Amino acid sequence: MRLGDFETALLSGIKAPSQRSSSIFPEIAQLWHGGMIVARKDDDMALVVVQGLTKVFGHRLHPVRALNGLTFMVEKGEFVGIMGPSGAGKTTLLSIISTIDTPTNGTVRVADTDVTRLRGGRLAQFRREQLGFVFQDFNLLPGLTVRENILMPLTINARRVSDAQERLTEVLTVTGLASLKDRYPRELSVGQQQRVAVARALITKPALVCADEPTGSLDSKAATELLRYLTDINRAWHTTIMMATHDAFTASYCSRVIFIKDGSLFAEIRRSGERQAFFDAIIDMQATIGGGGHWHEFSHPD
Ligand SMILES: Nc1ncnc2c1ncn2[C@@H]1O[C@H](COP(=O)(O)OP(=O)(O)OP(=O)(O)O)[C@@H](O)[C@H]1O
Repeated sequence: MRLGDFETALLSGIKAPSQRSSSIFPEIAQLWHGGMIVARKDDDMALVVVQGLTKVFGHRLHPVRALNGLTFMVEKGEFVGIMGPSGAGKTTLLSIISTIDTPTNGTVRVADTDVTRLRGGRLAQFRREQLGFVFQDFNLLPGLTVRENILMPLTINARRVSDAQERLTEVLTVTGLASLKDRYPRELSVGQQQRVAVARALITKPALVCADEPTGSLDSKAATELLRYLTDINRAWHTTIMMATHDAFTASYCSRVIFIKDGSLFAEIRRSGERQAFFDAIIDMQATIGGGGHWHEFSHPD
């Protein structure tokens, strides 16, 4: 389903008949066509459904509305960039989707589970099994080797590491780290360290990988390399990736970019052809959205 269709249905205030199923996907997948509500068949493609998401920080006298009724969806296998000026709400959005924070209002469904309602053991289990995280600072454990860092989520999961040998080999290969698996983080370049963080995020076969400024600490060569690995992973494994970034060059590797401003959806651009044309469209949108020069400098795609 296209985001435009999805929004049209929601903005026109159409409420689908209440569903017995716990899934809200069928409800969202109703569209108004010539006075009739028509069920869409492609709702099983939705992996992330964000609906009316609002986050207000701070005291009642001085509230900061970081997210303001944000609504969109991400399909399985998409590589989606989240862009917007500084303070637009990108990190807040990814924090709520990845269950690190909770919303003031609204819902987020990931893999048919309302993550905003999960608590305790079920939340911890969902986080471990369905989500992978990559941050700007790689958060590797310095006393563990590359191999041990990558296997860490399985250790926490109390799963037998021997069962994961095949998966370990796969993630080491797809991130280009096979020959470095016995090194310690201090013996790696920053680009290689970030790839270890990606491999660690992938080891549990998560439904969704959330990356917040993953190229933020990398030079342009290491950033390009990381983005190529992420693109390969997305294509080969159909891993759904949501990536917040300031950088048009980084975003040009995505299949779609969602722009937010002041916590609300501003626009989206879908890549349909060459990356250069997509990059140019992203730059144009950055100029349109403004933001008082808070965008980072960006480099030209190769
Ligand atoms: N814990 C918090 N308490 C109060 N305000 C917060 C908190 N976290 C974020 N904010 C505010 O919410 C708004 C959105 O912040 P957020 O970090 O999500 O934006 P962002 O788009 O990721 O920004 P940047 O690109 O600069 O990282 C900002 O105005 C920010 O100051």
